[in-house]
Amino acid sequence: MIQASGLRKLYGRTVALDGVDLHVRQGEIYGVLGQSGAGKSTLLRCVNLLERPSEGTVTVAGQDLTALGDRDLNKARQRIGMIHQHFALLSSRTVAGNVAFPLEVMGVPRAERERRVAELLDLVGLGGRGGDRPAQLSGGQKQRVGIARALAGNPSVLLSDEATSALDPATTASILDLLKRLNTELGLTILLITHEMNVVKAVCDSVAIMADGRVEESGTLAELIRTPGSRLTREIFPLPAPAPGDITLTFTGQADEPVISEVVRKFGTDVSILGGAIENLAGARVGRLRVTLSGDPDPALAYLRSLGLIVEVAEGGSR
Ligand SMILES: Nc1ncnc2c1ncn2[C@@H]1O[C@H](COP(=O)(O)OP(=O)(O)OP(=O)(O)O)[C@@H](O)[C@H]1O
Repeated sequence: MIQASGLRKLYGRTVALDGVDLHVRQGEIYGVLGQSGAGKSTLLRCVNLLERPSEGTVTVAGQDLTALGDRDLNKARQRIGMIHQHFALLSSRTVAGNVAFPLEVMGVPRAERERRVAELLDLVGLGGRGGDRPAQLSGGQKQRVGIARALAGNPSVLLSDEATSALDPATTASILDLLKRLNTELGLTILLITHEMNVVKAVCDSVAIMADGRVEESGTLAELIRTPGSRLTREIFPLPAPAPGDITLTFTGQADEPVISEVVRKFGTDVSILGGAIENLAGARVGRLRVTLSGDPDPALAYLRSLGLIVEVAEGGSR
């Protein structure tokens, strides 16, 4: 649905994007994670060409945006919604007036506009609040207005620029639930940028981790979790550096099963647990455990691998 290839963006001597490729599939929630200055906002603004990349191409829904003139670009942008960290609402307009704004720009007749605004406010859980001013709303409600406005043009893609960064944890969770619902019910493809791993863990199907204008790693969460040594896995499950021979087990489908006690029973080995955690990722339970096994661990490790666990043995120990 979104394909960015070889994106570079220079601001004077600053290289904000240094050859970024991004592939977002239709219907997924794709997170771009990175620290301040990594180039996330620049990437997002290049995707709808609010910034023109210095090099590279951006295709959205099969249309090469980098090849379009201003008029066609404005039309293509109506199918790309965007929400912002600080909501970007017009304080002089009512809630309904804010949601109606893009419809006015598109020339939608008044009666249809009013019908559509009411429908959009219902969709985001703000039915009946159309007459309020933004100042009368909480942060979470303001973001709901931002989302309703972004959906006015029936976009196939929603871009989210740190949409939950200004919100408290409970409100963040409710906005992420709403985005997930819109993704499922409307088939909306969502590209979101964030510096919070919790956002990625809660809703993303795929992720790109950015640093210094580059994508360090990308893929579905399931793929990256199963990739030994991935940065995503290390950041979600921080464990101290292993000693030679320490074993790290990553459970994907098996987090609820008693595999450790099974290993103890079957192989008569003692298991010492050095650290670990279980997380819910994209709806599945994933666990990571650092252990040592007594005696020759190889038969037990082969058994764990046969169950589908990812087994990593630190250098210097048995394989
Ligand atoms: N309009 C601009 N003019 C000059 N330099 C810019 C501009 N926008 C971004 N930069 C620079 O490009 C680099 C990437 O910035 P960008 O805002 O994309 O990062 P970010 O990951 O979104 O960080 P943050 O979360 O702090 O916004 C930074 O070095 C930044 O100073």
